[in-house]
Amino acid sequence: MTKVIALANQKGGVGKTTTAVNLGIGLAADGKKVLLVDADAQGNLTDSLGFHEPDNLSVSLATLLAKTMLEESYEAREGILHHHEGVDLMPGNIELSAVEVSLVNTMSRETILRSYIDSVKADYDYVLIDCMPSLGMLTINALAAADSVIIPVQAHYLPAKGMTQLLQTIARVRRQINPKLVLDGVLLTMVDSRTKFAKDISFILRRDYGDKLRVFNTEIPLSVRAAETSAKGKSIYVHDPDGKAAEAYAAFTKEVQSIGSERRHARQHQTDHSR
Ligand SMILES: Nc1ncnc2c1ncn2[C@@H]1O[C@H](COP(=O)(O)OP(=O)(O)OP(=O)(O)O)[C@@H](O)[C@H]1O
Repeated sequence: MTKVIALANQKGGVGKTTTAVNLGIGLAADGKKVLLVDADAQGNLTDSLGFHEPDNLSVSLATLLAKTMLEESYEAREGILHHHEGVDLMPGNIELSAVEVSLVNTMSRETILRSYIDSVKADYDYVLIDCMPSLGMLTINALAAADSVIIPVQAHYLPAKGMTQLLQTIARVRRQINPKLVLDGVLLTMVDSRTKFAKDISFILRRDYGDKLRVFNTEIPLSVRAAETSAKGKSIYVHDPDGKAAEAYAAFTKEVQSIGSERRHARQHQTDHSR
């Protein structure tokens, strides 16, 4: 069964796109079929995968969301690009801003992205959605389409108020639109091992949000090599295969897959007990 994961945080620059690339390519290296969806009008995910002029693409996510809204048909794999490290990409660009505005007056406005993803997901084990740095309609659509959410948090800043708002939005989407949505957890990114910010932030998250908020065991280190990957259009595994960031993203990829199997076991256990 396909698992759809949204990478969300309304704060910009926290590592959502870098995580989408390296989790996606990590999963592909483990033999999974992966579609990355660029749901951010900045088109950074598209750019990071080497498609450096996202605004010039003739077909992008905006095109297909517009067709979905108008109930127009499209080819099954229309607009899907392929990256040489083994992942597919539904690119995003500036046209998503206009689509986001028109969503407001559309019927089923929260579930247009879900309809699009439902139409393509059968070909994939994982669909990863890179969200906008906002809690606007496109992020709501991503949460409505997802089975789970990963929240990248940059380890230098206290997530404080923003985290509460994000968790409230996730809870609201779960209550009103998508009851199956679960929170996979918080991924600490850009962790500087010379400071103890990451430990402080883990402590504060656990103190303020308790057990309902898992913090992934893996932390992504601050790494100039990781920062360079987007300009190169490569993953960290190719750009700096022996570095700490590649090791961390590979470990994170395993952790994400193990959460999936833990949940399947828990569900199986529940079913066995209710018989
Ligand atoms: N582990 C890391 N160490 C150092 N720099 C990093 C790391 N991960 C990402 N960066 C850099 O930090 C910046 C922000 O990362 P990224 O684009 O992944 O964040 P984002 O949350 O997707 O941003 P936005 O919300 O604007 O889309 C980028 O310049 C990126 O190259």
